[in-house]
Amino acid sequence: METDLRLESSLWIGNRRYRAVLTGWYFNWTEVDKKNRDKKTIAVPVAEVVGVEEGRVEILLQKLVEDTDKDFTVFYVKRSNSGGSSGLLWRLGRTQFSCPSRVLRDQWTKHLRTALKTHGPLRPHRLLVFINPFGGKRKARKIFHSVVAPLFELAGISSHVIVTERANQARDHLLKKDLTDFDGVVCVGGDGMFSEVLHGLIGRTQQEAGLCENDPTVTLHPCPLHIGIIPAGSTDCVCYATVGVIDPVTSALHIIIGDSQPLDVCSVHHASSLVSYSVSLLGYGFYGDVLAESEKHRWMGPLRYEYSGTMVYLSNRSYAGIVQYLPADPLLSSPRDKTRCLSGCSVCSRSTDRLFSHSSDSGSLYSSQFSQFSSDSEGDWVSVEGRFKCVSLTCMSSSCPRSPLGLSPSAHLADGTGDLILVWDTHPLGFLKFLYRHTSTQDQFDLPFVEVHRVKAVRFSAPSGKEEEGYEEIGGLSGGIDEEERGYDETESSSGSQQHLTERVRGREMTNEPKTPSPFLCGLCCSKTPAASVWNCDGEILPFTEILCRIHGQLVRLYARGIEDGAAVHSSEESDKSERTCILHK
Ligand SMILES: CCCCCCCCCCCCC/C=C/[C@@H](O)[C@H](CO)NC(=O)CCCCCCCCCCCCCCC
Ligand SMILES: Nc1ncnc2c1ncn2[C@@H]1O[C@H](COP(=O)(O)OP(=O)(O)OP(=O)(O)O)[C@@H](O)[C@H]1O
Ligand SMILES: [Ca+2]
Repeated sequence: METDLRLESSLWIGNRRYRAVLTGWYFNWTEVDKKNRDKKTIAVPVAEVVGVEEGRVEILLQKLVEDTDKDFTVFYVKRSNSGGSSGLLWRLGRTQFSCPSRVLRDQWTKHLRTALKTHGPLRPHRLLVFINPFGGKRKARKIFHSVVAPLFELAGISSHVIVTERANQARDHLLKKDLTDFDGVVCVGGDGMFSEVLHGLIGRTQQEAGLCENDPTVTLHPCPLHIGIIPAGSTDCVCYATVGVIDPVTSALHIIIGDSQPLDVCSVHHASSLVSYSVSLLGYGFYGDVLAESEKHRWMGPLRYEYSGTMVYLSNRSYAGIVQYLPADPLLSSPRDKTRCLSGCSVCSRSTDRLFSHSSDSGSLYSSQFSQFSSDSEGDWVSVEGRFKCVSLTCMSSSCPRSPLGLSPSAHLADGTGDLILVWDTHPLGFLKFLYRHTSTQDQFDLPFVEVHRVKAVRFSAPSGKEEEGYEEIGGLSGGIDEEERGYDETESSSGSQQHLTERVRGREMTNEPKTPSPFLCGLCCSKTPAASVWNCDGEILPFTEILCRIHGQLVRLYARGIEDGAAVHSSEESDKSERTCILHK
């Protein structure tokens, strides 16, 4: 009987009788009417049971309302519509059961707990938690102690909590301190806090494996510890793009049940050294300038981005650059294929096999593909040159509340590729259209001055002399060049027609010719503007313009499962229209 988890008996919820069944994978209960007919069934996957307690227990507070010896309470994941966000909100469901005897009650709690151990092998027992008290709206500490800690306690997770006192404390801790007892690391904060944890864990893993992070051709070791994100920042892009909602309870429940979502990471190098890692946005031009401007207005909190975005938009800048990229296999997927990477994504699952099936060979498939990167031959690298409003590289969709489908709506979380978005210099209204489309379902890539490529690696440099040149005059809203002036047609801008060793020059063709300033924006725009922008690397400014980036497939794992498709989950029980726990109507 110890190995057989199946248990079936009559149980009561209030004065209604239920037939409760615990099979290997599900715990379900079916209401039985007076004529012994089955009514509706509620089925909870054992993997989504949060905890089992003796007695009648209240949610969160663990306050015993009644300590009867015939009752037990089951806590589990309950889904509800998020009302606007792309994913589903998770809530803590609770059902109190009464048994005819204490013996049966003990049998139920014992079986349920054994089932939890069997079906939750990745559930964390001990977590290292970093709280940034200054992130976002400065509510991280409160969010953790009032919402997350009680859930962890209920699930029997012990946590070692560190409230940070300085930037990079979490990264340094992960690089140096003993981590042996921990199953995972949780950050309570925004993308910047996540980035610290990411850098600490990747660095620590490579140190222990004796690998050199500076070498872009090295196949890095995946991190053994999972990362959990409790969102409490300004953008929370990584949380939104991997869970689908920004909600501390949902994220805490994903951590508790030990969900596991692999994530691609881009390493950024300059002059044979690692500069940084990025998962969400490596952006030059507009996004670099917005970040640089927003740092001056941190006191505004999350609104600093809207303010700085508007100021940078009005300054109408574009930058000269040379972009080279190594395209990914176009047969596997495309950034224009209108698919979305959702929970259980088949493109990502196939990538797992591709990325890791040869990893035991000394020259793995992935390394050998990437060896083109270091070899003398330029292989399949494509090179383009011109003036850009922005150049962005993202390893995932980078959806966030500002842009619910993200920078690249069809990008994948764990396919070993990134999407390179090139926005050529254009008229300010065209660029506004591009930005505005990020806020809706309209295709931001369906514009003649935008192209998107699925890539494995990217190089960027400013044309010689640009970095040192300092400043050039800029124009206001009347600046930019029209399509005729650019001299290329719309079909050329699609990512489909790739040529071998392509070299193209577009945009303002590297001249320094100043644009005409808008008379009504003179005060704002007639100032000098730098000839080079800066790189925004997941919200940090990089100190170099010339960089080399490589995507490392599935380098880290998050306590998440990707965005759940709301439409694919069964609908509700009459009493709770929003409940999404599997309910099977008879
Ligand atoms: C007309 C409405 C246009 C709305 C355009 C929305 C585009 C939003 C795209 C957001 C992509 C976020 C990617 C994630 C990046 C994170 O790793 C990083 C760290 O948290 N966040 C930022 O760098 C923070 C980057 C924040 C960028 C915000 C840009 C806001 C632009 C506002 C432009 C207004 C123009 C108005 C003209 C009158
Ligand atoms: N105690 C601290 N004092 C000052 N800075 C800190 C502290 N702890 C962490 N930081 C730094 O604060 C930066 C921003 O934090 P965080 O990402 O949590 O919030 P945010 O910037 O508001 O949100 P987002 O990154 O989502 O835009 C991080 O880069 C982190 O390195
Ligand atoms: Ca990817």
